[in-house]
Amino acid sequence: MNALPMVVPDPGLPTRVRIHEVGARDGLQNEKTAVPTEVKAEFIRRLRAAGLTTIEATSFVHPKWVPQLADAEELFPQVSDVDAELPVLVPNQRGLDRALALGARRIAVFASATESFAKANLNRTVDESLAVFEPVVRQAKDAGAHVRGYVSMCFGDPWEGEVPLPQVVRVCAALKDMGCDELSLGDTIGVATPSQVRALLTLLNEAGLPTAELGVHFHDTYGQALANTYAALQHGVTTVDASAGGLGGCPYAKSATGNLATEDLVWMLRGLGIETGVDLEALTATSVWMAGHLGRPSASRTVRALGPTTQPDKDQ
Ligand SMILES: CC(C)(COP(=O)([O-])OP(=O)([O-])OC[C@H]1O[C@@H](n2cnc3c(N)ncnc32)[C@H](O)[C@@H]1OP(=O)([O-])[O-])[C@@H](O)C(=O)NCCC(=O)NCCSC(=O)C[C@@](C)(O)CC(=O)[O-]
Repeated sequence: MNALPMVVPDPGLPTRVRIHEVGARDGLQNEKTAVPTEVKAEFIRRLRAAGLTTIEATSFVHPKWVPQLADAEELFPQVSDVDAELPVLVPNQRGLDRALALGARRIAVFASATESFAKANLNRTVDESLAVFEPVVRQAKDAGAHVRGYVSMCFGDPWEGEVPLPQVVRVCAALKDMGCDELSLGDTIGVATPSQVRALLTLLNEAGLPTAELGVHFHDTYGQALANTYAALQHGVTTVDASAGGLGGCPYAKSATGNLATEDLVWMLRGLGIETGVDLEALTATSVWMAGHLGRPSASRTVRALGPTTQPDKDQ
């Protein structure tokens, strides 16, 4: 076990960050092999035991579109006793009905800043998908649910290249106007750099979206996820999405690689003296355990540094 980072608080940064853990959803939706439902449930329990309190559980999407999460109906009841917020993704009315029927109380709709990804991911134009979300968000709110609105491709898009920031602001404002409680700004293919992050956050504030309602969701394709997170923290963001072990990607965006690894995030935040409530050793052990089930080592640098050097096996 390596030495822990020296804690040197930065007075310009928040004192606490809420980690929105996406490993069980964003992480596992992209795995080639289907992970058994019981393993997913155990993964969620271990994440909670490691101190995570917001753990995205699954998606109520069309099972043919994301077969890896086709067991949502089986999984959700197995984890609904876990003492954590358990958001689930819903793409439309059918998804919301399925989620509410099982007692889900945190819903996430997912929009795109670009037409190409809206079509690839939701089979709709941007405006058509927003029209689908409007009654979904209203009904979820009427049912007492908390609603998150994801916006994908906030910085770059594999088909359209660099994304004009006003285009992102328009979609964010539409989701906010519908009643979303928080937004998550997705760098789906991991191309953003810190100055772009700062520019988008500033534009969103100018458009009337407060930083307190904005979360960030970085993929680490070009190794920028931590730098981008740091820029967001400097802007006052306190909700950061991350995926245990750096699992992840999007099946409908081929150049999307893994998410920012939760362990790498916790290592940086711990060194900055920022509270997360996460036990890094327990989380690392969880990712090593999951890597054993997936049959390959974790992508997280921190897991590799702190975890066993040999390939994990399933009995760990
Ligand atoms: C939205 C659809 C369904 C449109 O897909 P579609 O084919 O246009 O669906 P439709 O509305 O035409 O309906 C066709 C059939 O599907 C059924 N159906 C319709 N909806 C559902 C549902 N919810 N659950 C179960 N069944 C459903 C519906 O009932 C109907 O059945 P039929 O009448 O023919 O028997 C499809 O495109 C879809 O499921 N897309 C999901 C894609 C996805 O999950 N992508 C990954 C998540 S996004 C992401 O990872 C990015 C993020 C969030 O992490 C942030 C970032 O990094 O940027």
